[in-house]
Amino acid sequence: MGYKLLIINPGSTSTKIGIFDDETLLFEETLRHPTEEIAKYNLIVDQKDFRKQLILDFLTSKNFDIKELSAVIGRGGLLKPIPGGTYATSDALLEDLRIGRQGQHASNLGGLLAREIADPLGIPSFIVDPVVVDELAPVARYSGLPQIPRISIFHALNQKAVAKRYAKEQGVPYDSLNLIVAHMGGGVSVGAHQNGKVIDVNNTLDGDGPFSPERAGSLPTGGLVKLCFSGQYSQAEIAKLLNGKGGLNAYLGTNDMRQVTKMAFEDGNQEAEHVFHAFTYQVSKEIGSMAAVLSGKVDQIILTGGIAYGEKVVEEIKARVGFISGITVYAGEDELLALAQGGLRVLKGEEKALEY
Ligand SMILES: Nc1ncnc2c1ncn2[C@@H]1O[C@H](COP(=O)(O)OP(=O)(O)O)[C@@H](O)[C@H]1O
Ligand SMILES: CCCC(=O)OP(=O)(O)O
Repeated sequence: MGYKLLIINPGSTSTKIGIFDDETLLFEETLRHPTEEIAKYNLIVDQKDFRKQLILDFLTSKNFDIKELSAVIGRGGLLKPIPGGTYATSDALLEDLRIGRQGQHASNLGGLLAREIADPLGIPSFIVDPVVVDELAPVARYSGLPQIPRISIFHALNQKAVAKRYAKEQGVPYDSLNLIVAHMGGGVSVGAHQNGKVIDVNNTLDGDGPFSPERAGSLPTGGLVKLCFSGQYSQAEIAKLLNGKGGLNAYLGTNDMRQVTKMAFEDGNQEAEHVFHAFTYQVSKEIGSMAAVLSGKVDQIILTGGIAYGEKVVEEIKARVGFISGITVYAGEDELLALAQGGLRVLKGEEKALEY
């Protein structure tokens, strides 16, 4: 009999959960949280108890007895910068998730929920490849202002998972390849993977890289400073403009790329068409810059995340960056499986759990 695992992946508007028997998914569910529910809470950590209850109620409704579990694994959040891998949910790690050591994002809840459910059952809990995985080359940390070094916050879990999947499909080790991975979801991250390390990536949460459905991405700094001191916005309002109300939301009032595609190419909305092209232009430009990071030695470009389901998005990006290398599309994400695999590597003794 294999290990029974509860996997928890909290997102800003949903909590995705899965029950695995080793690598076999027994069932999964996306528990959606309406904006009114989420808006009641000031801090991300305040959402922990209601999300926990929803998870437990759902498992009960499936007649799943949590006493069958061998471990609980959650997505890791805004901890201090750390190398990739599977981490035990130590007290120090939980405290940093609780306070949001590098900020507030729903992924902070993954480790907290995992430990709270696992502890009373006397089983271990882990997080895997949190969003703060930091493998940046020293040269990538320079921004141009010593007070503001560049930092690594991105879709580490899915980026690593699809890069390893590509390597496996080629029958070669991940650390023998140079890959560029573009994750296009609520946020967009483009990472340069050199021999198994993400040596450069745009900070997906904090004003760096292409705009995304909800985020503004890199902005002209002069204009941003003027906006901040215009007296029109509080600090919190500016933060919300950049992360939440930015990107597609700001231009078109929707964070749904399917909707934007329809507006642009079926409804004849010219602004939507321009914004659509600007999106694929910016993602392509970021991919091009990562090709320079890898000195042009790129084995493959991988497009992933929900937006990679969009055929027209993929077509436009391919047209711009196809000269660099071959392009593989793994649309969507398989973060639940990636979390399960990270936990299993430790439970089966193939890796040791890292200490935070
Ligand atoms: N078929 C599709 N074509 C274009 N965009 C899509 C398609 N399916 C989903 N998307 C877009 O993917 C985005 C969400 O991506 P996802 O990876 O699920 O995000 P999250 O970061 O919230 O997990 C949304 O903008 C959604 O409209
Ligand atoms: C916090 C970095 C990862 C990220 O942006 O996730 P979402 O796209 O799911 O918000």
